[in-house]
Amino acid sequence: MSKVSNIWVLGDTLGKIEEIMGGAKNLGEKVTCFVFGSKKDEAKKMFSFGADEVFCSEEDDIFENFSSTVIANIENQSGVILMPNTKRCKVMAGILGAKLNAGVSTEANDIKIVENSVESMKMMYGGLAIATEKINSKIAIVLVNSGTFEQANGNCSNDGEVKELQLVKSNTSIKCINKLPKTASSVDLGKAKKIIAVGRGIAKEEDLEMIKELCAAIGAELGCSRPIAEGKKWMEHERYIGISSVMAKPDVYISIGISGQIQHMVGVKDADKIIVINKDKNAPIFDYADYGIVGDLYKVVPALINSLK
Ligand SMILES: Cc1cc2nc3c(=O)[nH]c(=O)nc-3n(C[C@H](O)[C@H](O)[C@H](O)COP(=O)(O)OP(=O)(O)OC[C@H]3O[C@@H](n4cnc5c(N)ncnc54)[C@H](O)[C@@H]3O)c2cc1C
Repeated sequence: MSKVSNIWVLGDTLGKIEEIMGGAKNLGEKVTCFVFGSKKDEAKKMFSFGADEVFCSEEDDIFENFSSTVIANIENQSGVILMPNTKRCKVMAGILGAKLNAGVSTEANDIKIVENSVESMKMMYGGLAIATEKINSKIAIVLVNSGTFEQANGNCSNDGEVKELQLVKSNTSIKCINKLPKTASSVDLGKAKKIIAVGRGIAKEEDLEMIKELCAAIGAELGCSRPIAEGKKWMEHERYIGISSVMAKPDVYISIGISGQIQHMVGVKDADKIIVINKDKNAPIFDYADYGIVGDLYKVVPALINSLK
């Protein structure tokens, strides 16, 4: 695959930038990282994730308010801006796209450089088809879904000094007046090795306790299907798996009371082993299963917990 001369990596959290770094090196000759709102010594570890150059501003501001600073550092060059596919990054992408006359592609699950153009692949029709978007502008902006790249291992021998960013004030009317810690769990299912996910087969919220017990017994993170998070609101958004939320790559994925609709299953298509518990032997999820138990979860799960004790 050919490479572009410049890859610029930025994001609204350091963890997400690290993930993007896993793919950045394969796409560009020179990888430059922009870190905002973190300490310089935290930003420095981006060298070990493969950055050739790292810029940092410790200023605590809304992510997209750094847009003019980014523009001042990259305009008149050519290359690709990679960002995680988060809400704040989408706002940033809109501003940068308009001001730099750059093509923007969101929700990418794969990126290729083909004859100096950027090709960004994304799922459409709820995961039934893959669309390829080609960006020909001098600067291309691609927002990458979580789980698209293997996380960089942090063993790169690159080193250097983190450069202080000269801030350029953005002409924005939005100011951050207060920040509160997030009350929801900060789980990152995209990085979990073992996931147990539940669906509408669970009848009551309190029954999640038994699933949590099973998670604790095997050291798995708890996940769910969309109706559990968005409909019933029994779990946070970060815990639902599928095309509209988390794309996971666990070693083991155990699905309990989930039917296996394509929008959910694309989120675990890269799982090494899929284990299914469902009372309906015709549930589509069995088509994806490496191992399956046809049975009532209210009998199977307690039996599993007992046998693990
Ligand atoms: C544009 C779009 C995007 C979407 N994005 C997502 C997404 O990202 N993620 C996602 O998850 N969904 C997504 N959906 C929704 C998706 O299509 C399904 O509706 C959803 O995944 C179904 O959730 P479920 O399997 O939990 O529920 P159901 O389809 O209702 O399945 C419940 C399953 O539980 C089994 N069951 C019931 N009782 C028991 C029991 N006692 N023991 C064992 N098994 C039992 C049933 O046999 C059934 O198979 C999206 C839909 C659209 C249209």
